Amino acid sequence: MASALTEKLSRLVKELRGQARITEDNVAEMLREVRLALLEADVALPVVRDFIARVKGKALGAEVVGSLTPGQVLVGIIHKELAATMGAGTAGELNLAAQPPAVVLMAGLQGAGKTTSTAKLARHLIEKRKKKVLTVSGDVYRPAAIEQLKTVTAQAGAEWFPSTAQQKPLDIARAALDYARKHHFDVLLVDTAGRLAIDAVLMDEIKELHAVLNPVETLFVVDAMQGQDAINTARAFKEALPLTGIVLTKLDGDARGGAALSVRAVTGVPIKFAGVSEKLDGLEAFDAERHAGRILGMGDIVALVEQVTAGVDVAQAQKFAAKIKSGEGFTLQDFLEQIRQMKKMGGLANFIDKLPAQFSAKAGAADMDRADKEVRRKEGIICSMTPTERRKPELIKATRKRRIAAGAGVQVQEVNRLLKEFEQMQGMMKKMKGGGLMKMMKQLGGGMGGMGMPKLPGMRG
Ligand SMILES: Nc1nc2c(ncn2[C@@H]2O[C@H](COP(=O)(O)OP(=O)(O)OP(=O)(O)O)[C@@H](O)[C@H]2O)c(=O)[nH]1
Repeated sequence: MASALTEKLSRLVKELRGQARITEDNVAEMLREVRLALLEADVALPVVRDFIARVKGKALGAEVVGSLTPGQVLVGIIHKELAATMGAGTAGELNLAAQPPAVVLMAGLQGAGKTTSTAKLARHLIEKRKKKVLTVSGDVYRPAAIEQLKTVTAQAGAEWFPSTAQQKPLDIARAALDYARKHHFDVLLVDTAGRLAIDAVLMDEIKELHAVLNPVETLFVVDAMQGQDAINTARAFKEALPLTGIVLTKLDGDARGGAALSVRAVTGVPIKFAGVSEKLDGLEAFDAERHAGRILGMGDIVALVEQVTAGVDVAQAQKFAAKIKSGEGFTLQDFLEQIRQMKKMGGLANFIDKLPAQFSAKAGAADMDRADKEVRRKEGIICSMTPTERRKPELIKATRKRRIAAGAGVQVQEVNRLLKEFEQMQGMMKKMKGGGLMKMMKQLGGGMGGMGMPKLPGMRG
Protein backbone atom coordinates (compact mmCIF):
# COMPACT_ATOMS: atom_id res chain seq x y z
CA MET A 1 0.00 0.00 0.00
CA ALA A 2 2.69 2.40 1.09
CA SER A 3 4.80 1.77 -1.97
CA ALA A 4 1.83 2.19 -4.31
CA LEU A 5 1.13 5.61 -2.85
CA THR A 6 4.78 6.61 -2.94
CA GLU A 7 4.89 5.63 -6.60
CA LYS A 8 1.75 7.58 -7.38
CA LEU A 9 2.99 10.65 -5.57
CA SER A 10 6.35 10.51 -7.31
CA ARG A 11 4.62 10.25 -10.68
CA LEU A 12 2.38 13.21 -9.88
CA VAL A 13 5.35 15.19 -8.59
CA LYS A 14 7.05 14.60 -11.94
CA GLU A 15 4.00 15.57 -13.96
CA LEU A 16 3.81 18.88 -12.17
CA ARG A 17 7.28 19.89 -13.18
CA GLY A 18 7.78 23.25 -14.88
CA GLN A 19 4.71 24.95 -13.42
CA ALA A 20 5.37 28.04 -11.39
CA ARG A 21 2.31 28.00 -9.19
CA ILE A 22 0.12 25.59 -7.33
CA THR A 23 -3.39 25.83 -8.71
CA GLU A 24 -6.66 24.05 -8.01
CA ASP A 25 -6.22 22.13 -11.27
CA ASN A 26 -2.67 21.00 -11.03
CA VAL A 27 -2.97 19.58 -7.53
CA ALA A 28 -6.47 18.12 -7.66
CA GLU A 29 -5.30 14.62 -8.50
CA MET A 30 -2.57 14.69 -5.93
CA LEU A 31 -4.93 15.76 -3.17
CA ARG A 32 -7.30 13.00 -4.21
CA GLU A 33 -4.53 10.44 -3.74
CA VAL A 34 -3.62 11.85 -0.36
CA ARG A 35 -7.27 11.76 0.68
CA LEU A 36 -7.46 8.08 -0.28
CA ALA A 37 -4.22 7.36 1.52
CA LEU A 38 -5.52 8.91 4.71
CA LEU A 39 -8.75 6.94 4.49
CA GLU A 40 -6.80 3.76 3.87
CA ALA A 41 -4.70 4.58 6.90
CA ASP A 42 -7.95 4.57 8.87
CA VAL A 43 -8.19 8.26 9.53
CA ALA A 44 -11.83 9.15 10.21
CA LEU A 45 -13.65 10.81 7.29
CA PRO A 46 -14.47 14.18 8.91
CA VAL A 47 -10.84 14.51 9.97
CA VAL A 48 -9.69 13.74 6.42
CA ARG A 49 -12.05 16.33 4.92
CA ASP A 50 -10.92 18.97 7.30
CA PHE A 51 -7.28 18.16 6.71
CA ILE A 52 -7.51 18.28 2.92
CA ALA A 53 -9.34 21.61 3.08
CA ARG A 54 -6.59 23.07 5.25
CA VAL A 55 -3.82 21.78 2.98
CA LYS A 56 -5.60 23.20 -0.05
CA GLY A 57 -5.93 26.57 1.65
CA LYS A 58 -2.24 26.66 2.40
CA ALA A 59 -1.12 25.33 -0.97
CA LEU A 60 -3.16 27.37 -3.43
CA GLY A 61 -1.13 30.18 -4.82
CA ALA A 62 1.98 29.09 -2.92
CA GLU A 63 5.05 30.28 -4.74
CA VAL A 64 7.22 27.55 -6.25
CA VAL A 65 10.74 28.76 -5.68
CA GLY A 66 14.15 27.65 -6.85
CA SER A 67 14.53 24.25 -8.40
CA LEU A 68 11.50 22.78 -6.63
CA THR A 69 8.44 21.61 -8.54
CA PRO A 70 4.86 22.36 -7.47
CA GLY A 71 4.57 18.68 -6.60
CA GLN A 72 7.51 18.84 -4.24
CA VAL A 73 6.18 21.99 -2.63
CA LEU A 74 2.82 20.31 -2.14
CA VAL A 75 4.37 17.18 -0.62
CA GLY A 76 6.20 19.47 1.77
CA ILE A 77 2.99 21.26 2.75
CA ILE A 78 1.09 18.00 3.21
CA HIS A 79 3.83 16.50 5.33
CA LYS A 80 4.23 19.57 7.52
CA GLU A 81 0.48 19.97 7.98
CA LEU A 82 0.11 16.30 8.85
CA ALA A 83 2.86 16.53 11.44
CA ALA A 84 1.43 19.78 12.83
CA THR A 85 -2.05 18.22 13.06
CA MET A 86 -0.58 15.43 15.14
CA GLY A 87 1.18 17.96 17.32
CA ALA A 88 4.79 18.18 16.14
CA GLY A 89 7.08 19.34 18.92
CA THR A 90 4.66 18.66 21.78
CA ALA A 91 5.47 15.07 22.64
CA GLY A 92 7.64 13.31 25.07
CA GLU A 93 7.12 14.34 28.63
CA LEU A 94 4.69 14.18 31.45
CA ASN A 95 3.81 17.28 33.36
CA LEU A 96 4.61 16.60 36.99
CA ALA A 97 4.25 20.16 38.22
CA ALA A 98 2.08 19.46 41.24
CA GLN A 99 2.41 19.10 44.96
CA PRO A 100 3.79 15.53 45.23
CA PRO A 101 2.57 13.01 44.60
CA ALA A 102 1.78 14.08 41.04
CA VAL A 103 -1.11 11.86 40.02
CA VAL A 104 -1.35 10.39 36.52
CA LEU A 105 -4.70 8.81 35.63
CA MET A 106 -4.78 6.21 32.85
CA ALA A 107 -8.03 5.88 30.91
CA GLY A 108 -9.04 3.83 27.90
CA LEU A 109 -10.84 0.80 26.53
CA GLN A 110 -10.14 -2.71 27.70
CA GLY A 111 -7.06 -4.13 26.07
CA ALA A 112 -5.88 -0.74 24.84
CA GLY A 113 -2.66 -1.24 26.77
CA LYS A 114 -3.32 0.77 29.94
CA THR A 115 -1.64 -1.63 32.36
CA THR A 116 1.37 -2.16 30.13
CA SER A 117 1.67 1.59 29.52
CA THR A 118 1.39 2.30 33.27
CA ALA A 119 4.41 0.08 33.90
CA LYS A 120 6.28 1.55 30.92
CA LEU A 121 5.68 5.05 32.27
CA ALA A 122 6.81 3.96 35.74
CA ARG A 123 10.05 2.68 34.28
CA HIS A 124 10.48 5.83 32.21
CA LEU A 125 9.93 8.10 35.23
CA ILE A 126 12.33 6.10 37.39
CA GLU A 127 15.09 5.86 34.81
CA LYS A 128 14.84 9.17 32.99
CA ARG A 129 13.49 11.47 35.66
CA LYS A 130 14.73 9.75 38.81
CA LYS A 131 11.29 9.72 40.41
CA LYS A 132 9.94 7.56 43.21
CA VAL A 133 6.87 5.93 41.66
CA LEU A 134 3.84 4.14 43.12
CA THR A 135 1.25 2.33 41.00
CA VAL A 136 -2.27 1.25 41.88
CA SER A 137 -5.05 -0.52 40.02
CA GLY A 138 -8.67 0.51 40.33
CA ASP A 139 -9.84 -2.42 38.21
CA VAL A 140 -12.04 -4.21 40.73
CA TYR A 141 -13.96 -6.00 37.97
CA ARG A 142 -11.04 -8.08 36.82
CA PRO A 143 -8.81 -9.36 39.65
CA ALA A 144 -6.32 -10.62 37.07
CA ALA A 145 -5.76 -7.01 36.00
CA ILE A 146 -4.66 -6.11 39.55
CA GLU A 147 -2.23 -9.04 39.57
CA GLN A 148 -0.96 -8.04 36.13
CA LEU A 149 -0.18 -4.55 37.38
CA LYS A 150 1.62 -6.01 40.40
CA THR A 151 3.85 -8.12 38.14
CA VAL A 152 4.74 -5.42 35.63
CA THR A 153 5.28 -2.82 38.36
CA ALA A 154 7.88 -5.09 39.95
CA GLN A 155 9.54 -5.49 36.56
CA ALA A 156 9.64 -1.72 36.18
CA GLY A 157 11.28 -1.32 39.58
CA ALA A 158 8.43 0.74 41.05
CA GLU A 159 6.26 0.09 44.11
CA TRP A 160 2.75 -1.35 43.81
CA PHE A 161 -0.11 -0.44 46.14
CA PRO A 162 -2.35 -3.46 46.84
CA SER A 163 -6.04 -3.41 45.98
CA THR A 164 -8.70 -6.13 45.85
CA ALA A 165 -11.87 -6.88 43.93
CA GLN A 166 -13.88 -6.38 47.12
CA GLN A 167 -12.98 -2.70 47.46
CA LYS A 168 -14.59 0.30 45.81
CA PRO A 169 -12.39 2.09 43.25
CA LEU A 170 -12.81 5.41 45.07
CA ASP A 171 -11.64 3.91 48.36
CA ILE A 172 -8.64 2.38 46.64
CA ALA A 173 -7.77 5.74 45.11
CA ARG A 174 -8.01 7.58 48.44
CA ALA A 175 -5.92 4.96 50.24
CA ALA A 176 -3.23 4.96 47.56
CA LEU A 177 -3.06 8.74 47.57
CA ASP A 178 -2.73 8.77 51.33
CA TYR A 179 0.02 6.15 51.24
CA ALA A 180 1.90 8.00 48.49
CA ARG A 181 1.79 11.23 50.50
CA LYS A 182 2.99 9.59 53.71
CA HIS A 183 5.83 7.77 51.98
CA HIS A 184 6.98 10.69 49.89
CA PHE A 185 6.32 9.31 46.43
CA ASP A 186 6.87 11.76 43.59
CA VAL A 187 4.32 10.15 41.28
CA LEU A 188 1.21 7.99 41.67
CA LEU A 189 0.17 6.18 38.49
CA VAL A 190 -3.46 5.05 38.57
CA ASP A 191 -4.53 2.24 36.25
CA THR A 192 -8.29 2.04 35.80
CA ALA A 193 -10.85 -0.57 34.79
CA GLY A 194 -11.05 -1.27 31.11
CA ARG A 195 -14.31 -1.21 29.25
CA LEU A 196 -15.08 -3.12 26.09
CA ALA A 197 -17.15 -0.27 24.76
CA ILE A 198 -18.28 3.05 26.07
CA ASP A 199 -20.30 2.27 29.18
CA ALA A 200 -22.13 4.98 31.13
CA VAL A 201 -21.59 3.41 34.55
CA LEU A 202 -17.89 3.00 34.13
CA MET A 203 -17.58 6.46 32.62
CA ASP A 204 -19.23 7.92 35.72
CA GLU A 205 -16.87 5.98 37.87
CA ILE A 206 -13.77 7.32 36.15
CA LYS A 207 -15.17 10.84 36.39
CA GLU A 208 -15.49 10.40 40.15
CA LEU A 209 -11.99 8.99 40.34
CA HIS A 210 -10.78 12.06 38.51
CA ALA A 211 -12.52 14.36 40.98
CA VAL A 212 -11.00 12.61 43.99
CA LEU A 213 -7.49 12.26 42.60
CA ASN A 214 -7.21 15.64 40.89
CA PRO A 215 -4.55 14.27 38.48
CA VAL A 216 -2.02 16.55 36.85
CA GLU A 217 -2.10 14.26 33.81
CA THR A 218 -5.13 12.35 32.52
CA LEU A 219 -3.92 10.15 29.73
CA PHE A 220 -6.15 8.52 27.16
CA VAL A 221 -4.59 5.21 26.15
CA VAL A 222 -5.62 4.12 22.67
CA ASP A 223 -4.67 1.21 20.46
CA ALA A 224 -3.32 2.33 17.07
CA MET A 225 -4.87 -0.79 15.52
CA GLN A 226 -8.32 0.42 16.48
CA GLY A 227 -8.57 2.34 13.24
CA GLN A 228 -11.78 4.18 12.42
CA ASP A 229 -13.37 3.35 15.79
CA ALA A 230 -10.72 5.30 17.62
CA ILE A 231 -12.51 8.53 16.83
CA ASN A 232 -15.69 7.51 18.69
CA THR A 233 -13.80 6.24 21.69
CA ALA A 234 -11.71 9.38 21.81
CA ARG A 235 -14.79 11.57 21.60
CA ALA A 236 -16.48 9.75 24.50
CA PHE A 237 -13.43 9.99 26.75
CA LYS A 238 -12.90 13.62 25.84
CA GLU A 239 -16.47 14.40 26.84
CA ALA A 240 -16.12 12.58 30.16
CA LEU A 241 -12.66 13.73 31.22
CA PRO A 242 -10.38 16.76 30.87
CA LEU A 243 -7.70 14.79 29.02
CA THR A 244 -4.16 16.14 28.99
CA GLY A 245 -2.47 13.70 26.66
CA ILE A 246 -2.61 10.51 24.64
CA VAL A 247 -0.60 7.31 24.72
CA LEU A 248 -0.86 5.62 21.33
CA THR A 249 -0.07 1.92 21.77
CA LYS A 250 0.81 -0.94 19.43
CA LEU A 251 2.40 1.27 16.83
CA ASP A 252 4.66 -1.70 16.15
CA GLY A 253 1.68 -3.52 14.57
CA ASP A 254 0.75 -3.29 10.89
CA ALA A 255 -1.72 -0.46 11.30
CA ARG A 256 -0.83 2.57 9.25
CA GLY A 257 -1.54 4.62 12.33
CA GLY A 258 -4.27 6.88 11.01
CA ALA A 259 -5.84 6.66 14.48
CA ALA A 260 -3.18 9.13 15.62
CA LEU A 261 -4.58 11.82 13.38
CA SER A 262 -8.18 11.13 14.38
CA VAL A 263 -7.64 11.04 18.14
CA ARG A 264 -5.46 14.09 18.12
CA ALA A 265 -8.00 16.01 16.04
CA VAL A 266 -10.94 15.01 18.23
CA THR A 267 -9.34 15.48 21.64
CA GLY A 268 -7.10 18.42 20.83
CA VAL A 269 -4.50 17.11 23.27
CA PRO A 270 -0.98 16.01 22.34
CA ILE A 271 0.02 12.43 21.72
CA LYS A 272 2.74 12.24 24.31
CA PHE A 273 3.98 8.69 23.96
CA ALA A 274 3.89 5.79 21.54
CA GLY A 275 3.96 2.13 22.54
CA VAL A 276 6.21 0.21 20.21
CA SER A 277 6.46 -3.24 21.80
CA GLU A 278 5.00 -5.37 24.54
CA LYS A 279 8.16 -5.00 26.60
CA LEU A 280 8.60 -2.34 29.25
CA ASP A 281 11.23 -0.47 27.28
CA GLY A 282 8.85 -0.21 24.31
CA LEU A 283 7.75 3.35 24.97
CA GLU A 284 8.90 6.29 22.90
CA ALA A 285 8.20 9.98 22.76
CA PHE A 286 5.70 10.27 19.91
CA ASP A 287 7.42 11.64 16.82
CA ALA A 288 4.77 13.44 14.75
CA GLU A 289 7.08 14.14 11.81
CA ARG A 290 8.05 10.54 11.49
CA HIS A 291 4.51 9.37 11.92
CA ALA A 292 3.31 11.73 9.19
CA GLY A 293 5.74 9.98 6.88
CA ARG A 294 4.45 6.61 8.00
CA ILE A 295 0.85 7.53 7.25
CA LEU A 296 1.78 8.74 3.79
CA GLY A 297 4.11 5.79 3.29
CA MET A 298 6.89 8.20 2.48
CA GLY A 299 9.41 7.55 5.25
CA ASP A 300 11.04 10.85 6.08
CA ILE A 301 11.47 11.52 2.41
CA VAL A 302 10.57 15.17 2.83
CA ALA A 303 13.28 15.69 5.42
CA LEU A 304 15.57 13.89 3.05
CA VAL A 305 14.78 16.27 0.22
CA GLU A 306 15.60 19.17 2.52
CA GLN A 307 18.76 17.50 3.72
CA VAL A 308 19.98 16.76 0.24
CA THR A 309 19.24 20.27 -0.98
CA ALA A 310 20.98 21.78 2.02
CA GLY A 311 23.97 19.44 1.98
CA VAL A 312 24.86 19.42 -1.71
CA ASP A 313 27.05 22.26 -2.83
CA VAL A 314 25.36 23.05 -6.14
CA ALA A 315 28.20 25.32 -7.29
CA GLN A 316 30.67 22.52 -6.76
CA ALA A 317 28.45 20.06 -8.59
CA GLN A 318 28.30 22.47 -11.52
CA LYS A 319 32.09 22.76 -11.46
CA PHE A 320 32.40 18.98 -11.75
CA ALA A 321 29.91 18.95 -14.56
CA ALA A 322 31.81 21.62 -16.48
CA LYS A 323 35.08 19.81 -15.88
CA ILE A 324 33.84 16.54 -17.23
CA LYS A 325 32.20 18.20 -20.22
CA SER A 326 35.43 19.96 -21.06
CA GLY A 327 37.17 16.59 -21.07
CA GLU A 328 39.35 17.31 -18.06
CA GLY A 329 38.23 14.09 -16.50
CA PHE A 330 37.33 12.98 -13.06
CA THR A 331 40.19 12.74 -10.56
CA LEU A 332 40.62 11.16 -7.16
CA GLN A 333 40.47 14.68 -5.73
CA ASP A 334 36.97 15.02 -7.18
CA PHE A 335 36.13 11.65 -5.76
CA LEU A 336 37.31 12.83 -2.33
CA GLU A 337 35.09 15.87 -2.58
CA GLN A 338 32.14 13.67 -3.48
CA ILE A 339 32.80 11.60 -0.37
CA ARG A 340 32.85 14.76 1.69
CA GLN A 341 29.53 15.88 0.21
CA MET A 342 28.12 12.56 1.29
CA LYS A 343 29.40 13.11 4.82
CA LYS A 344 27.88 16.60 4.87
CA MET A 345 24.51 15.03 4.17
CA GLY A 346 24.86 13.13 7.41
CA GLY A 347 26.39 9.85 6.27
CA LEU A 348 24.77 6.79 4.79
CA ALA A 349 23.22 5.49 8.01
CA ASN A 350 21.38 8.75 8.53
CA PHE A 351 20.37 8.83 4.89
CA ILE A 352 18.89 5.33 4.92
CA ASP A 353 17.09 6.03 8.15
CA LYS A 354 15.02 8.58 6.32
CA LEU A 355 14.04 6.46 3.35
CA PRO A 356 10.57 4.90 3.06
CA ALA A 357 10.17 1.60 4.87
CA GLN A 358 10.34 -0.54 1.75
CA PHE A 359 13.98 0.52 1.24
CA SER A 360 15.21 0.96 4.77
CA ALA A 361 13.85 -2.37 5.97
CA LYS A 362 16.20 -4.10 3.58
CA ALA A 363 19.19 -2.03 4.63
CA GLY A 364 19.94 -2.96 8.23
CA ALA A 365 21.72 -0.66 10.65
CA ALA A 366 24.76 -2.91 10.64
CA ASP A 367 25.04 -2.68 6.83
CA MET A 368 24.87 1.09 7.03
CA ASP A 369 27.48 1.27 9.72
CA ARG A 370 29.78 -0.87 7.63
CA ALA A 371 29.14 1.30 4.60
CA ASP A 372 29.89 4.48 6.55
CA LYS A 373 33.13 3.00 7.82
CA GLU A 374 34.14 2.04 4.30
CA VAL A 375 33.50 5.59 3.11
CA ARG A 376 35.73 6.90 5.91
CA ARG A 377 38.49 4.43 5.00
CA LYS A 378 38.32 5.57 1.39
CA GLU A 379 38.66 9.16 2.50
CA GLY A 380 41.71 8.19 4.58
CA ILE A 381 43.37 6.50 1.62
CA ILE A 382 42.90 9.43 -0.76
CA CYS A 383 44.07 11.87 1.91
CA SER A 384 47.32 9.92 2.20
CA MET A 385 48.10 10.53 -1.48
CA THR A 386 49.94 13.54 -2.88
CA PRO A 387 48.00 16.01 -5.07
CA THR A 388 49.81 14.68 -8.14
CA GLU A 389 48.87 11.13 -7.26
CA ARG A 390 45.24 12.16 -6.88
CA ARG A 391 45.29 13.57 -10.40
CA LYS A 392 47.31 10.73 -11.89
CA PRO A 393 46.80 7.57 -9.86
CA GLU A 394 48.59 5.55 -12.54
CA LEU A 395 51.85 7.00 -11.10
CA ILE A 396 51.31 5.15 -7.81
CA LYS A 397 53.77 2.24 -7.67
CA ALA A 398 54.08 -0.60 -5.16
CA THR A 399 56.26 1.22 -2.59
CA ARG A 400 53.95 4.24 -2.55
CA LYS A 401 50.93 1.99 -2.24
CA ARG A 402 52.43 0.47 0.90
CA ARG A 403 53.13 3.93 2.31
CA ILE A 404 49.64 5.18 1.48
CA ALA A 405 48.13 2.10 3.10
CA ALA A 406 50.25 2.65 6.23
CA GLY A 407 49.31 6.32 6.28
CA ALA A 408 45.59 5.46 6.14
CA GLY A 409 45.93 2.54 8.54
CA VAL A 410 44.58 -0.01 6.02
CA GLN A 411 45.86 -3.05 4.08
CA VAL A 412 47.52 -2.55 0.67
CA GLN A 413 44.68 -4.58 -0.88
CA GLU A 414 42.26 -1.84 0.09
CA VAL A 415 44.33 0.75 -1.77
CA ASN A 416 44.33 -1.52 -4.81
CA ARG A 417 40.59 -2.01 -4.56
CA LEU A 418 39.95 1.72 -4.37
CA LEU A 419 42.16 2.42 -7.39
CA LYS A 420 40.35 -0.24 -9.39
CA GLU A 421 36.94 1.07 -8.43
CA PHE A 422 38.03 4.57 -9.29
CA GLU A 423 39.21 3.45 -12.71
CA GLN A 424 35.84 1.85 -13.43
CA MET A 425 34.03 4.92 -12.23
CA GLN A 426 36.15 7.20 -14.37
CA GLY A 427 35.10 5.21 -17.40
CA MET A 428 31.47 5.53 -16.39
CA MET A 429 31.77 9.26 -15.74
CA LYS A 430 33.18 9.82 -19.19
CA LYS A 431 30.16 8.11 -20.69
CA MET A 432 27.75 10.06 -18.56
CA LYS A 433 29.09 13.49 -19.43
CA GLY A 434 28.32 16.55 -17.36
CA GLY A 435 24.52 16.56 -17.57
CA GLY A 436 24.37 13.08 -16.16
CA LEU A 437 26.45 14.04 -13.18
CA MET A 438 24.29 17.03 -12.33
CA LYS A 439 21.23 14.87 -12.59
CA MET A 440 22.85 12.33 -10.36
CA MET A 441 23.69 14.91 -7.73
CA LYS A 442 20.16 16.17 -7.70
CA GLN A 443 18.24 12.93 -7.66
CA LEU A 444 17.63 11.32 -4.33
CA GLY A 445 20.22 8.70 -3.57
CA GLY A 446 21.03 8.41 -7.26
CA GLY A 447 24.53 9.70 -6.62
CA MET A 448 25.64 6.90 -4.39
CA GLY A 449 26.03 3.99 -6.74
CA GLY A 450 27.95 6.04 -9.24
CA MET A 451 30.29 7.60 -6.73
CA GLY A 452 32.04 4.44 -5.68
CA MET A 453 29.91 4.22 -2.56
CA PRO A 454 29.15 0.72 -1.39
CA LYS A 455 25.99 -0.74 -2.93
CA LEU A 456 23.14 -0.68 -0.49
CA PRO A 457 20.92 -3.69 -0.07
CA GLY A 458 17.48 -3.12 -1.53
CA MET A 459 18.46 -0.04 -3.54
CA ARG A 460 18.85 0.31 -7.19
CA GLY A 461 22.38 1.65 -7.48
N1 LIG B 1 2.84 -5.04 20.42
C1 LIG B 1 2.42 -4.29 21.43
N2 LIG B 1 1.61 -4.80 22.34
C2 LIG B 1 1.19 -4.03 23.37
C3 LIG B 1 1.58 -2.66 23.48
N3 LIG B 1 0.98 -2.17 24.58
C4 LIG B 1 0.26 -3.17 25.12
N4 LIG B 1 0.38 -4.30 24.39
C5 LIG B 1 -0.27 -5.61 24.62
O1 LIG B 1 -1.68 -5.43 24.54
C6 LIG B 1 -2.34 -6.34 25.41
C7 LIG B 1 -3.28 -5.54 26.31
O2 LIG B 1 -2.51 -4.70 27.13
P1 LIG B 1 -2.93 -4.33 28.63
O3 LIG B 1 -1.91 -3.43 29.16
O4 LIG B 1 -3.27 -5.56 29.39
O5 LIG B 1 -4.26 -3.55 28.32
P2 LIG B 1 -5.28 -2.85 29.35
O6 LIG B 1 -5.75 -1.64 28.66
O7 LIG B 1 -4.63 -2.71 30.65
O8 LIG B 1 -6.42 -3.91 29.40
P3 LIG B 1 -7.42 -4.16 30.62
O9 LIG B 1 -6.59 -4.35 31.84
O10 LIG B 1 -8.12 -5.40 30.22
O11 LIG B 1 -8.30 -2.99 30.68
C8 LIG B 1 -1.25 -7.03 26.17
O12 LIG B 1 -1.03 -8.31 25.59
C9 LIG B 1 -0.03 -6.17 25.98
O13 LIG B 1 1.16 -6.91 26.04
C10 LIG B 1 2.45 -2.13 22.45
O14 LIG B 1 2.82 -0.95 22.44
N5 LIG B 1 2.84 -2.99 21.47
